[in-house]
Amino acid sequence: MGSGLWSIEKRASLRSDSILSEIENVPETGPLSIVVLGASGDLAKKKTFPALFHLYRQGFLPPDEVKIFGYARTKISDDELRNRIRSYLVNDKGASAEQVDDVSNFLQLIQYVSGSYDSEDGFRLLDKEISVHESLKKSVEGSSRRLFYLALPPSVYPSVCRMIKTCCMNKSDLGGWTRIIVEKPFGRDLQSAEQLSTQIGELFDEPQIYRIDHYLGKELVQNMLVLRFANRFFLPLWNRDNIDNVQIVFREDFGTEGRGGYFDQYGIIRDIIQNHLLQVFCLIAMEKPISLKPEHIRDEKVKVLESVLPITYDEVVLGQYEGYRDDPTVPDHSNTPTFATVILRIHNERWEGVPFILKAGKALNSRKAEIRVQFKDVPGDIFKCQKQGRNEFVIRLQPSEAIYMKFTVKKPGLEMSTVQSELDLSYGQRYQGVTIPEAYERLILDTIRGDQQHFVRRDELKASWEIFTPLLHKIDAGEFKSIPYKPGSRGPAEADELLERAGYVQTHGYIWIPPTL
Ligand SMILES: NC(=O)C1=CN([C@@H]2O[C@H](COP(=O)(O)OP(=O)(O)OC[C@H]3O[C@@H](n4cnc5c(N)ncnc54)[C@H](OP(=O)(O)O)[C@@H]3O)[C@@H](O)[C@H]2O)C=CC1
Ligand SMILES: O=C1O[C@H](COP(=O)(O)O)[C@@H](O)[C@H](O)[C@H]1O
Repeated sequence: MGSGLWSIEKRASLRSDSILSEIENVPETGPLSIVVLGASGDLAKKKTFPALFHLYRQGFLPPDEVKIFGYARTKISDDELRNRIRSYLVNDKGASAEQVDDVSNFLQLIQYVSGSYDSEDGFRLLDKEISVHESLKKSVEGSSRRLFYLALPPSVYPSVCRMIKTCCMNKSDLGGWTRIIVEKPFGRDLQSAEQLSTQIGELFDEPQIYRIDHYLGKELVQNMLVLRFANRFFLPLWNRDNIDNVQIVFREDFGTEGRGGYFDQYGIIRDIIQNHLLQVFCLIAMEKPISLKPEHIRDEKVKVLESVLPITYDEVVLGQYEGYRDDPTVPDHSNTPTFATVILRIHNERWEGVPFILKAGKALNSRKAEIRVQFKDVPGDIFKCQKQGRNEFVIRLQPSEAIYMKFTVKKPGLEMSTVQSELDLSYGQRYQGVTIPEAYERLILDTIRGDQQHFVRRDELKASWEIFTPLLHKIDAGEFKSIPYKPGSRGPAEADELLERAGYVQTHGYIWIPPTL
């Protein structure tokens, strides 16, 4: 293998061999049933089944142990479900013969069961089919593992969880397990999230519940703790003495695209900021955990969330792109924000006075998610560096994962002048040949392994809703207006003004030249 060239290894077992894992991962064998509830839906076909396929291809879902069940109300056959999924697994045109074979073999693992979400008949049938699979695999009693993925609207979570608990639990106490993965949005505000947590908590213990936030499965989000706590560089700099402001930005260059009906009930804060960006925020701002044990990490996340001050309304800008209401499923007078900039401030020794600017928008001029840490000016500047711009440490989550530092150097040549340059770790160049796993792929594997590090704990969820609920209620009551912006723009100009007021200094004249491969 040449330098910098890695390859994906096939794994024969589900054991985690990560050096970072502090969980005792005892290799498990025996039948594994993965049930995708809402199998007829958008998430299932676009994300869940493709993630399962990638795990299968890498040897994580051995066919002699695994069966995948799709469950939904729609009356379709096994083959109809398989045909719906097929084109999302590989690109038909570019697929090799091996990939085509893999797709066919994978699809044969899938069985569809139709039933409702609130009556026992369908779930009893599902349980029967799972039991057939388990007995075919000649399992010893109790070794069976049952994973339920709720790719469903949250309105049906309570009844579905009740049905699983009543009809479909792993039948023995001799080992094995039953786990459920629940998707966001987990509630609409503090009260509804707590109510949902209580309903599900009455049925399942916290170690059985995996609240998925797919941003926690992204490569560079998973890298955050390593960057911060395994590098001496950052330890002394990561505080209010050196850092001026932090931006966590999510931009999409398309609108709500057929999901307007769903989106209008939630808006960009509930869709992106309260969950995805806030999880990233935790990893940037939290203190060092005692160890990498999931509970130690999650304890620190809760602490920093609880240190966030109430949001000040003059540090919020909301926007809605023109044309959003043309979607027939969106009410004509909707005020739902499709863009928001919200500043969070942390009341603790490390971060007092440092604005954390969370920004998310749909139908903007680019698709990007990044973290931008901007450092303070150099005191007593003798080079006039401040004209060049400040040091920045940027982590680009997508597209094209990269970590780079913008800093000032002498401009090459005879003159003594300065210029902004960069230390650039572009993954496409540094890790050629590496396929970065999809977020859902990692997180489903974590669930099978029983590792909750990258999942949201109940108290974490509560603390996150506590931060945003007063603002959300104000928006819901029509007391906070969304400013219109042009699709394909940067969003409302007021958001850039807020950024400037918060202390962000834009670098002028710096041009990044992509590394050539
Ligand atoms: N789509 C995406 O990109 C993302 C989705 N999510 C979350 O994942 C979950 C599923 O999303 P998605 O697949 O887009 O949702 P869908 O609207 O596609 O719903 C999934 C399935 O649920 C059933 N369903 C839909 N509406 C209802 C209802 N009102 N009552 C009962 N059953 C219903 C339908 O199956 P049937 O009628 O056959 O039973 C449908 O195929 C949601 O919680 C969503 O917020 C999270 C991140 C991204
Ligand atoms: O959860 C969601 O995320 C997607 C964006 O995910 P990404 O991995 O492509 O960044 C967003 O489009 C969707 O509105 C939201 O529900």
